[in-house]
This record gives sequence, structure tokens and C-alpha cells, in this order.
Amino acid sequence: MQQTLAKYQYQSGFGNTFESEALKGALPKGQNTPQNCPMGLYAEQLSGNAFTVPRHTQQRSWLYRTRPSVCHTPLVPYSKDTLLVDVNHLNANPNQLRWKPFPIPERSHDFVDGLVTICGSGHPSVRHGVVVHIYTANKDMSTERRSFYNSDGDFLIVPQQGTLDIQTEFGYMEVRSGEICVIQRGICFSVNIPDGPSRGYILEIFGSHFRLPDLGPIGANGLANPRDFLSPVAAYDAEPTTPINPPPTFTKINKFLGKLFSATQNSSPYNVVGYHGNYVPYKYDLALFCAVNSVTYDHLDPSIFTVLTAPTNEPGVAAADFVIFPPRWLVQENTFRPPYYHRNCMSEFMGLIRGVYEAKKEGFLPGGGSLHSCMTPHGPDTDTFNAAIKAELKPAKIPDVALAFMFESSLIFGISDYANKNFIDDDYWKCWQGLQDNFNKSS
Ligand SMILES: O=C(O)Cc1cc(O)ccc1O
Ligand SMILES: [Fe+2]
Repeated sequence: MQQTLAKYQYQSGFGNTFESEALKGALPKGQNTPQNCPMGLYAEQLSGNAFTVPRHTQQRSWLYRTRPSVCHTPLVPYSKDTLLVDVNHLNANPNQLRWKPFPIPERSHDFVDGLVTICGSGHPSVRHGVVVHIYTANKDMSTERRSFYNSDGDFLIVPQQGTLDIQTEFGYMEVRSGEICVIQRGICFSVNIPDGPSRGYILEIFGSHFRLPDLGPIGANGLANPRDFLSPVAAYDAEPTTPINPPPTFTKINKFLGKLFSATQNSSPYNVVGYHGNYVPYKYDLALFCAVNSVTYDHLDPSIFTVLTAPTNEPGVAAADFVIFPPRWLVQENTFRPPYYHRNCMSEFMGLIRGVYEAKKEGFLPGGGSLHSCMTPHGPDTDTFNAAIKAELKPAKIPDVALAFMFESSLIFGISDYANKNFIDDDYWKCWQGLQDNFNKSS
């Protein structure tokens, strides 16, 4: 039966338990595993954590599909070269690091073949750690019937250039630059690039899942509001009515302990006619972020701009926070308004989606990145400092064209060979060398 609904349709609400049927009646009523599921579908549970975790952290979905995921050939090591590296192979480098925009290679490559590991810490085998990757692509995955799933952790994807058209087992998501999506461990997906060559950032987490930060005295509203998170409605690839002989080959690529494996199957992995549950991919438009900040004095910590957090077991300590520096009004009086100089026990990987970041007048470019590791000093460059101490403190808008973000982690990152050698801005350290000793010198 043909689907007549629009391709991108969503249900809203962070962490909700959803129900969705691409065909009415696909979900069994009142139970998960009847002797025979409606329409001859197979019931398959996808668990995002141990069955026995406290109820408020439990994440699982039930998928009703034309064939179960297990119908594939044995997984074998992936045959192509990859720049994805296992976190065992990272280098120590305590410097302030800045990367020029990571180029989109000319060679024909899709999202999976365009994954490049930059930095990270921990290991998926112990379910603790985070890794930052860059993706680039100049080719769709679906034309070659390729799909991907990650056994190691969840992907938070931040498109920088190009819209992503993502088919998942749960349905389709369109994720534009300025939006983000989260695709959790185990979920099969394929990335297409309707705008052509595309690039973006990925934060992979091996431990807990992302959640919204607590709001404390801010109250019940603000920052990223739960209703603005969108999850796809069920959609499936209809099998052709005339059987194709031999049947088409679908390739499933799996990331497992940092290595890629592949298997084939002769029917689409996107065969879920209905699902229910709360382990579902989602997207969020960063333009909807409701920023809260000082309206009196001082520059507050960037944790006020946390969109999503992946906690550790230690209260208040995140394995990773996803923080944005959104367009907003600055109104603080008698205040040095750019970020303060600091040394941080956390690791700060920053990326730029568009525009200019408020602490760096030059050199930090869209599609590039920077890393300030544990206790590595950093702060505004010389020009930004000199301008800020003379600035007239009238209300000022960080313009809508600016959108920087930070992946902040309590772990100490190592750097991949690739990132340690390529596209490094060797002159980065110089941006602070013009800062003068103004001690006892009247300005
Ligand atoms: O280093 C950075 O640019 C990120 C950052 C921004 C800010 O406003 C305060 C602290 C901080 O680490
Ligand atoms: Fe910082």
C-alpha cells in the first residue's frame, strides 16, 4: 500500500512515550507480544538501557516490522579505509588547538565514509566516554541502499553545511544547519544530502543518554523547552509488488568498539510499520532556545546555555554537555562582556555553525573547531579584549548570524593522529601574545 502522508512528520515532546502507525492498526492493542501481531508483523524490542533501571530513566521502544533486524548475513570487517579511530589510539596534546575548516574531500563519499574522529576519551566497552567526530559527505547513502547503526553510543549531530535528509527505522527527519538531532545507540539510519556537499559535527556519548538540564531556580520554563523536540512518525519502505529476482542488496554498517563492520540483507532495514515507546530519535531547532542570562552585571558561566546534558553518576558532573552561544542581547553593566580568561577542569571542544564567535574576532571559522583541554588557559584574543574594555556598555545584540557551540566534557581528551596533524592553525597561540601588561598604567 502506498503512503500518502508528507515525508517529514513529527510528534513533539522530549522523552515522551510515543505511538505511531504508518498503517492504522499496525500496533497490537493492550500488549506488546501477542501470539500473532497485527498484519503478520514481527515484534522487536529496542532497549536503550538495562531493563531494570529506575523507571524515570527507562528507555525502550517496540517496533512492529515486516522482518526482524536479525535477517542479515554475518558482520565482517568493513572493507574501506576509515578515519574513525578507536579511542585507544589518541595522542596527548595539552596546547590550545584550533582547526581550520575541515574540508569536504572531493572523492566520492557518503556520511559513513566521511566520518573522521577528532578527539575524545573513555571507551565504549566500559560505557563511559565521549568522542567528537566531523562528518562530511558528497553522496547519498540511500541510493546505494546503505544504512548505519552504532553499537557504541548515541550520536548528537550538528549540521554545519547542508541539510540532512535522514531516514531512520522510526521514520524520516529533516535536519537543517541550525538544527540538531540525536540518533541513539542501535537505531539504523541513512543520511542523504539534498543540498550537495555537506559537513557537520558529531558528539558521541558511550554512557548515559542526553537529557534536558535541570532548571533549578530558573523555574519550569526556558532554555530548550521540551515541546520543541520533534520525533518522526513511523514510515516504512514498501516492498515492490512484483518480486525482484534477485532481490536488491541492502548494506548495514555497524560501529562496534570503534571499528566498522558490514553485513548485507535482501530487504530494507526500514520496514517498521508501527512503533511505540520512548527510545526514539529526535531533532531540535536551536533558534527556539530561550536564553537566560545576567540582566545586572558580570559574565556568567556558559552552563546557562546548556541544550542537552549527558550526566555521569557524580551529581552535577556531565560526561558531556551540548552548549550553544545563541544570538541574544547583552545588557550587563560595568562588565567585561566577552568570555572571561579561564582555566577549566573540563575539556572544551568548540565549533562554529555560522557567523563569528564573540571571543575570537578572526581565525575561528564555520566548519572549523577548537579544543581547550583540562587546565589549558584560554580566553578572548587580543583584539577582542582591547575592544571590550573600551566598549560603550549599551544593550548590544549578538547578531542572528552568529551560532557557536561547545561540547564540554569532564573527561580529558586525546587527539586523533589525523586531527593532530591536519588543518591545525599553527598560529593560534599568537592571538593572545599581544595582551599587554597594563598593571598600574592608566588607560
Ligand atoms: O572558552 C570559551 O570560549 C567558552 C566559554 C564561554 C564563556 O562565555 C565562558 C566560559 C567559556 O569556557
Ligand atoms: Fe572556555
